Amino acid sequence: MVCDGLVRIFTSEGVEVVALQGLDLEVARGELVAIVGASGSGKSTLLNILSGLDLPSAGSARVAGHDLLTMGRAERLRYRRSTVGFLYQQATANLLPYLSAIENIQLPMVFASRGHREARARELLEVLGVADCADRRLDGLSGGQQQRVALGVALANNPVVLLADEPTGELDSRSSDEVFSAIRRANEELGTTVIVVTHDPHVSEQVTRTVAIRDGRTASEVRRHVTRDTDGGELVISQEYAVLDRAGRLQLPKAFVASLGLRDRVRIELEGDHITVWPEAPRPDANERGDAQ
Ligand SMILES: Nc1ncnc2c1ncn2[C@@H]1O[C@H](COP(=O)(O)OP(=O)(O)OP(=O)(O)O)[C@@H](O)[C@H]1O
Repeated sequence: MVCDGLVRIFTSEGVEVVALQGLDLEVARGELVAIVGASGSGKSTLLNILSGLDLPSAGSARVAGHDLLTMGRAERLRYRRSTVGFLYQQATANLLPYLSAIENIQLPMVFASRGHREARARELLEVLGVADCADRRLDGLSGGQQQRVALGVALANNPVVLLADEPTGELDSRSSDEVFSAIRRANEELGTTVIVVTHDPHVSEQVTRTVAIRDGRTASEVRRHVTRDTDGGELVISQEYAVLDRAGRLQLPKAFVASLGLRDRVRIELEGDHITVWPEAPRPDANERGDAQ
């Protein structure tokens, strides 16, 4: 999945709102990525575009071989039915209350004319840890179980990409863990690429890559990997990266800017294998003070 210079401008009552202003994002097949960002930073706008519901004003977006800007109606319908799955904050958005869990999961397969529906639905319920809920309707399920069945609905047609918008936003921490574990299993066992928008630190701390969006652009990324410490214990290494766009623009993390009181213009210098950044008026002792790099 590649987004390049994605722009989305909304016009409401004559006022233009730039929700995305040149957003670049690449997600490899099989990756699980969390997207974080303040309210209004453009996360839902991005997911709506990726789900094929909304069209960007400029830029390009390709998902699993589909060009989201140029695809016609028939391709868009196929894309929305089979290439992407969507999980909402409210499980009920994916579920019909008068159908059982297993019937709900079979429904998207009916629309896509797929065979072996019951076997596939049972397999999904198993992977998502809710096999015992197969014959229960919505009102017989807990919030976490409802969301896992909703995940089964999103995965029914074996999408390449799962898009999840705050999937644990309405759940207590135990249910939130269960739902996120089910999302991880879908990623690991079914190979589904997952893009999950979240405010939940429980979720963003468990993924190997978290992308932060600020003012409609990807601003920074945190990558995590697990290694062993000298006693053989597990050690999570987390490293923050700023995103460099194709024009060479870099957004410094807010905390770095505030900590050094950077504004308007900074002094930069190439130092062999790294670049140093100083506040505009260099202090005589700047070199000894742990400058931002
Ligand atoms: N249909 C619309 N018409 C006008 N403005 C819109 C529309 N949709 C989004 N916006 C504006 O675009 C900006 C980005 O909104 P978006 O919903 O993508 O942010 P978000 O990061 O998902 O926020 P939240 O975390 O609150 O859901 C906001 O300023 C919002 O007001």
